[in-house]
Amino acid sequence: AFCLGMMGIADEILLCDVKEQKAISECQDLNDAVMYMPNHVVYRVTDYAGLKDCDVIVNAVGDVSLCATGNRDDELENSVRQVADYVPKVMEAGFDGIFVTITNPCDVIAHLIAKLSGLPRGRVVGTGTLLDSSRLIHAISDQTGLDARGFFAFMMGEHGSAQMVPWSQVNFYGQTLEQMEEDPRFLFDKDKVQEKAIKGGWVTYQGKQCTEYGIASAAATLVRTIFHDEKRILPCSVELRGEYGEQDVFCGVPAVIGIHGVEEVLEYDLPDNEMKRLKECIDTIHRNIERGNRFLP
Ligand SMILES: NC(=O)c1ccc[n+]([C@@H]2O[C@H](COP(=O)([O-])OP(=O)(O)OC[C@H]3O[C@@H](n4cnc5c(N)ncnc54)[C@H](O)[C@@H]3O)[C@@H](O)[C@H]2O)c1
Repeated sequence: AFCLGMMGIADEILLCDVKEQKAISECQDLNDAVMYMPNHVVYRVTDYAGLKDCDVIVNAVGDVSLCATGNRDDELENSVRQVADYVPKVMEAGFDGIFVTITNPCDVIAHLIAKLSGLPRGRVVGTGTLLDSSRLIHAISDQTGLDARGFFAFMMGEHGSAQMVPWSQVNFYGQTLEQMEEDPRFLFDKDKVQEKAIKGGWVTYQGKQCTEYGIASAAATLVRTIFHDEKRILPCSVELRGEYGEQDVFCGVPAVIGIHGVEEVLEYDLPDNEMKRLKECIDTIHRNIERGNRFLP
């Protein structure tokens, strides 16, 4: 909510939390910052029904302390129960916008919201590997000493420990890593860089028991991309319907994002070893969807 205001993305932001006082207190704190935001923003507290006219709902319900174990899947039961409780209420009230969801396990919850809401394909999108991709590009930039904006790179698969880097697609201003291998800055240990991207969240979590700036910036960017109909390609958790030979699953892959939400899913021609790894990630998500179904009322 802070990023949406500070980045000038939204002018009316409604806060809804099962802990009413928390919403009231956050609302006060956010309103105290409006004076210093680029545009006038109205922050208000609402109930579930009050969300019905939103263009976008950013779903962030959960209990982040449950993943203190170092495994986002430990949030599965609670996240499924909370989402299953409130999404029908929002839909009954008449919500007809787009869900952007961050709640972990992200791909499983995006899949669940799509099922529960019955919204058309594309109107539910998870941040998925958007945050992890930022971690990856930062790690590559750190390794090579070159500015992050020169790299094209992204994470694919589960927003979790099974995610992977499709190294065949990574390039530095159009030059593949193979073409750059004469340059010692590009001879880095790929496994280590991938590990940094996967484990970055835990470094943050360790000292503050949550992650905030990265995910908030990623989710707000996703909302801005929708509001401005940017048709920007972002790696995020989208429904696969035949892409990568998969059905009935959400997974982090690059997709075109615009005013209708997910407007196109990009299918990369991956080499066999990367496709195999992606399939393993997707199998993990399928298994977690099955596990999650057990907690549905
Ligand atoms: N996808 C990502 O990259 C990413 C990054 C960071 C955090 N997360 C996830 O986002 C979620 C939120 O993280 P956080 O740090 O804000 O957690 P948090 O525990 O600090 O806050 C969660 C909030 O959700 C509220 N809530 C729970 N159930 C609710 C319900 N049914 N209706 C309304 N509100 C409800 C709680 O009262 C609480 O205020 C967690 O699942 C976390 O793992 C995902």
